[in-house]
Amino acid sequence: MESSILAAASVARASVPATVLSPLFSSSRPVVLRTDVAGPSPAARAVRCRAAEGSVLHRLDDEMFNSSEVIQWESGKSINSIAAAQGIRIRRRCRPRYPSEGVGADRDVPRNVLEQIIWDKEVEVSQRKAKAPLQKVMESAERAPPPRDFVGALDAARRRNGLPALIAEVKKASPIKGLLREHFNPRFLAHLLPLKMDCRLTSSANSWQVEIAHAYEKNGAACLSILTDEKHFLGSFENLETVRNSGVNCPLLCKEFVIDVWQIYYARSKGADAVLLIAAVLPDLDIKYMLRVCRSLGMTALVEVHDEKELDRVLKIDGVQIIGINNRSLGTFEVDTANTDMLLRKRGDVIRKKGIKVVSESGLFTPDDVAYVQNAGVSAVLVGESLVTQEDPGRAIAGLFGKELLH
Ligand SMILES: O=P(O)(O)OC[C@@H](O)[C@@H](O)c1c[nH]c2ccccc12
Repeated sequence: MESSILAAASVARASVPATVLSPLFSSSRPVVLRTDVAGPSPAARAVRCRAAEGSVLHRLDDEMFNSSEVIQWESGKSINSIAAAQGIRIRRRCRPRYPSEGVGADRDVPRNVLEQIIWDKEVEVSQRKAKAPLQKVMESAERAPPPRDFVGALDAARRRNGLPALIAEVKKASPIKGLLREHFNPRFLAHLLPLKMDCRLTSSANSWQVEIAHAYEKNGAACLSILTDEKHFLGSFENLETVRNSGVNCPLLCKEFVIDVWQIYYARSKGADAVLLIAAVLPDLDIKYMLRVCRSLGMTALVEVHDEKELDRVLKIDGVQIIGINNRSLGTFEVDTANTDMLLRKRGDVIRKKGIKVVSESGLFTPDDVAYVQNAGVSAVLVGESLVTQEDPGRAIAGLFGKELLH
């Protein structure tokens, strides 16, 4: 009961014995209380969440759990076996309550890069939470300027250009490719509007990232993606905040490995309008809960899948507005743009019927690549490397699409 949400949750009917179901992965998850009163069906008597005034739960409704998920919890299955039952191969290592606990030295070695990233993220988040408790972060999220309409910006850009909308990524490095760009080249300052230069140049560590953000916007990007993972991608929440405060108008996607709702509130408090939720990492129930949190904050959730199994899981979840098909496996880091085409051939009908928009993510370099995923049926593309590695990342946009984009 470490988190303030848990502390805030109260027993629905104090007079009956209740089983408190512990959260799956996220320690900021609601307590789910199940009364032991006999009823006609498990679903009917299943789950009641009650939240004290002012808690996160108070703002979410309480119908998010279905009985089979509750039964899984109750059966005492470990968090990793629940995830494995959904086809998730990424294991959670530990959930240190205090930073000083660290992680168990006797655990297995990570299976792949993504698992290593998630294990590191668990430690990072617990340390950050110790410094900035959820309640505080929620309060500062409330004070943040209102979120911008991420999906609306994508739709408008697509209509304007007759091409998939661009989510342009500010990406300094990746675990496999290493450093993608060290410095900003001041020569392209000349192309930029002389807006808020003071703000854009004060922080030397991330000023080039702010310049690139402005160049992307000026050259027709609909939205921007800002990597915030420090250890493996050399991003930061500071960058996100600096870009937000620098006069950029595009909605911002916080590109983070979200494992805990704390990160969503934190992203909002730094000015994010959207967050990434990775199906390879998050069990269904976490995705549902996080979607609710995003909705309560007015944010968009871009739910990322890489394979058919993940896509099928996500298509069963209500309320998903936008799915990212990652052409790169976060396990092996291999890229194949045919992944977007393959998954849309298989599930395009269901996706269209549900009115879900699709973003093709990663490995897009040429107008042919863009045309290929456009023909496959995507509404938007998410591009980092092929832009950020060019001398003038803003101008590189016209090269990527084969024409200048309107903005
Ligand atoms: O640099 P690329 O190949 O254009 O890819 C961008 C983006 O799709 C990629 O950075 C990405 C997609 N999903 C992620 C999840 C975490 C970190 C990074 C990513």
